[in-house]
Amino acid sequence: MANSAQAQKLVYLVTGGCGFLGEHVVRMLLQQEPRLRELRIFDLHLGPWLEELKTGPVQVTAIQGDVTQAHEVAAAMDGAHVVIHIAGLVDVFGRASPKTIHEVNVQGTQNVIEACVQTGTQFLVYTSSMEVVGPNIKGHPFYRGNEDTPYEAVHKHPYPCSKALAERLVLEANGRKVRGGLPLVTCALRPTGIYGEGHQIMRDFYHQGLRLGGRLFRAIPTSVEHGRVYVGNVAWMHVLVARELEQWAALMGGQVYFCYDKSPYKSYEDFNMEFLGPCGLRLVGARPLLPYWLLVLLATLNALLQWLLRPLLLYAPLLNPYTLAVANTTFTVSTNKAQRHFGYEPLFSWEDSRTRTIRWVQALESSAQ
Ligand SMILES: NC(=O)c1ccc[n+]([C@@H]2O[C@H](COP(=O)([O-])OP(=O)(O)OC[C@H]3O[C@@H](n4cnc5c(N)ncnc54)[C@H](O)[C@@H]3O)[C@@H](O)[C@H]2O)c1
Ligand SMILES: CC(C)CCC[C@@H](C)[C@H]1CC[C@H]2[C@@H]3[C@H](O)C=C4C[C@@H](O)CC[C@]4(C)[C@H]3CC[C@]12C
Repeated sequence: MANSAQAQKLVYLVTGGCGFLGEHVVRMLLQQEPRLRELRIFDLHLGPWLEELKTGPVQVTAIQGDVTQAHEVAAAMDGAHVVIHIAGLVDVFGRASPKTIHEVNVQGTQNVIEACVQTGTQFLVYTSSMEVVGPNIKGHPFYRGNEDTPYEAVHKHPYPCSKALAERLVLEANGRKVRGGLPLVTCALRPTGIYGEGHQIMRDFYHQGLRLGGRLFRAIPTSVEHGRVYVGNVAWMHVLVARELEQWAALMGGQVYFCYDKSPYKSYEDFNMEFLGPCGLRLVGARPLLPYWLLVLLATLNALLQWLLRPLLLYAPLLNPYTLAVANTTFTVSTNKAQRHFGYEPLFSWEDSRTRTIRWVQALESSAQ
């Protein structure tokens, strides 16, 4: 616990605090950061659940705003000690234009950095992504890699390009002088595929399985492993980094950390079945039902249809050449850097993470009836 001198004095700002990860970070901060005086939640779309948080001992301030608007970011940040910058456009399906993805993810991040400098906010935690590293467009496997594993990071897709650029901006900003003359301390967290309560893609797979009579059809070989991490542990890592950044500025400033926990290494589909299976879905096929070349053809066809239909409607299915390549390339992380640098241990065991996620999917089922 904090002593009384440091109790309830800090102001935190969380951008993207109403998204999937953001909501978990907001709730985790309220539970685990006793020094909080005010928590500002900045998002393009504010969630109604914020209202229930406003009755607690911490002042919760909801700010509807856009990270691409520098003046809105600077106004929200004035007087904040720490900013956790989560807001981003997570789009690998072609819903948004490359320009919009760049504006939100890169220009938005630049605006956050400039606002730190302008307002004197000294600590910046950025939610990056494993996609900053890979999988690369050549489909090279990244097997049990860590932050220092050499890997040829070559991107073409707007989302990983934008996350890589934004991460670089954040790391390069470490040490810049903020208002008042103190140095900015920044670091970046790189989650692998996040899962847990609120995960939209899990929800989509669940509903697709229901539509297909309780079945999903295997598309990816079981041998392709995909790194996954529970949202509660990713949130906990953000809270810990934000808490420890001041004390360990020399060690942590300018660093990147993969987000990890004890979730098992499995293929993307087998991993999803850990939750969807107990909710009544079955994954059909011990091996992919369609040959890989046919999946590539279907993915290419989807991309072509998306392009042709764009003037009329938005066609953005889960399968496209990029998502197929990501799902079909091994990318797993094995590291203890966060433990060494700031004492991170997962807050939720694999069993807890699994149970919580299953309960959430089961609740989807009952709410759909
Ligand atoms: N979901 C994953 O598996 C995953 C993995 C690695 C990294 N990440 C990163 O984590 C972050 C959060 O991802 P998520 O899955 O919670 O996504 P999300 O879409 O659920 O949340 C993003 C939030 O940002 C907000 N936002 C978007 N544009 C904004 C803007 N212009 N101004 C202000 N707010 C804006 C959205 O309204 C939303 O609430 C992103 O930066 C993403 O790149 C996600
Ligand atoms: C072949 C298809 C049937 C399967 C399609 C699955 C596909 C939609 C999934 C597979 C892997 C997923 C990505 C991965 O978990 C990691 C990230 C990083 C994060 O920053 C953003 C989301 C993203 C790209 C996931 C998107 C959905 C993917 C591609």
